[in-house]
Amino acid sequence: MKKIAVFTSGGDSPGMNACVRSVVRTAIYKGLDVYGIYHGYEGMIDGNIKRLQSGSVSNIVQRGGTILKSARSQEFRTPEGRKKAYENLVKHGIEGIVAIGGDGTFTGAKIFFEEYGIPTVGCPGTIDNDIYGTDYTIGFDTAVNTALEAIDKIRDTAAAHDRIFFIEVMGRDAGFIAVESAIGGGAEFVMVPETKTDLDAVVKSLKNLRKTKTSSIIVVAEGDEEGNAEEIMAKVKSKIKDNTKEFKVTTLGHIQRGGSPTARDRVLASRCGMAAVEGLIAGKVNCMAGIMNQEVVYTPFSDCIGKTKQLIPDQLKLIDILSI
Ligand SMILES: Nc1ncnc2c1ncn2[C@@H]1O[C@H](COP(=O)(O)OP(=O)(O)O)[C@@H](O)[C@H]1O
Ligand SMILES: O=P(O)(O)OC[C@H]1O[C@](O)(COP(=O)(O)O)[C@@H](O)[C@@H]1O
Repeated sequence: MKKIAVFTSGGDSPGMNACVRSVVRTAIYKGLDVYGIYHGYEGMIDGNIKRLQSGSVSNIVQRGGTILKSARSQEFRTPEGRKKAYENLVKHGIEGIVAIGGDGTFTGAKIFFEEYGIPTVGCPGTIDNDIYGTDYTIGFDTAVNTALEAIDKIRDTAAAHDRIFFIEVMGRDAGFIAVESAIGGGAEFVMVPETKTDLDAVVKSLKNLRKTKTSSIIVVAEGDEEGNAEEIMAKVKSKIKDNTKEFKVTTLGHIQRGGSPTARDRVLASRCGMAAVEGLIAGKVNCMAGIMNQEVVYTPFSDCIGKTKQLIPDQLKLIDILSI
């Protein structure tokens, strides 16, 4: 293998740049030519592909977002789009790809490999942490720390005004950000898509808590089956029938996806990037380079996509116990 390419795709996440830097420098160190594909699969289809040098990734290890840009490409979901992408890769002589993204990105890469045989090794780039085959995904730690900083600030107001705050964090299908920010932020409750939210039990506990506490924080993952934080707040408010309390909602939104990556994310991203290039050179295909128990693990895309990463049960119990 002489020429490889790297791209970022799906939602951007803090640490993607550190991963790109690691892929580029590892490839050069190993004697490979390396290309950047801009705007994810969209750039593969449009031929937005440029040679990268070591200097191309200078001064980015600390930066959020992604210098390669990201996109969600509808065209790559079609056979015609993937054909154009293949032709562009052939034009540049690219023999292997590092795809930094989430399960959607890996689904696309798997289909592409089955159709055209260009090997891809993935790196887990999403703040949601919902990828099987790695203990943590690139960007998760930063997102949790950003959410925590916000929760700490909201807590000041909640306490000063004796309010009940519903704080919505990201997580369309997964509650990892919600659970860790609820533990770190000292929340009374967490609501996540993985477990059934019992609003009657929440109302009962809120009434009980009133004996010992004057304010409460409830962290809601955006994908909870009872709705978003605004909807859940309305349901709880109508059940609790307490006009003496003020209920407030804060949606943290995209601030969780930006900012300078934490040390953990930079190290994870750099390790995954190096492992992905080494994997490609060693002949690995259709798999993701992740870190489990401190070791590099290559997990087939079919498992990354098909298997569900479970929340840590202890963590949910912890929120319950520590909220008394
Ligand atoms: N079934 C699929 N077939 C082909 N390409 C896909 C498929 N699913 C996802 N992709 C490609 O991967 C991109 C990223 O997926 P998306 O779900 O948006 O983000 P993530 O990779 O973070 O999960 C999509 O915009 C699309 O181009
Ligand atoms: O910015 P967008 O495209 O609306 O995406 C929002 C979504 O991106 C995420 O941050 C990460 O999603 P992906 O894993 O698909 O990248 C989700 O938590 C959130 O629902």
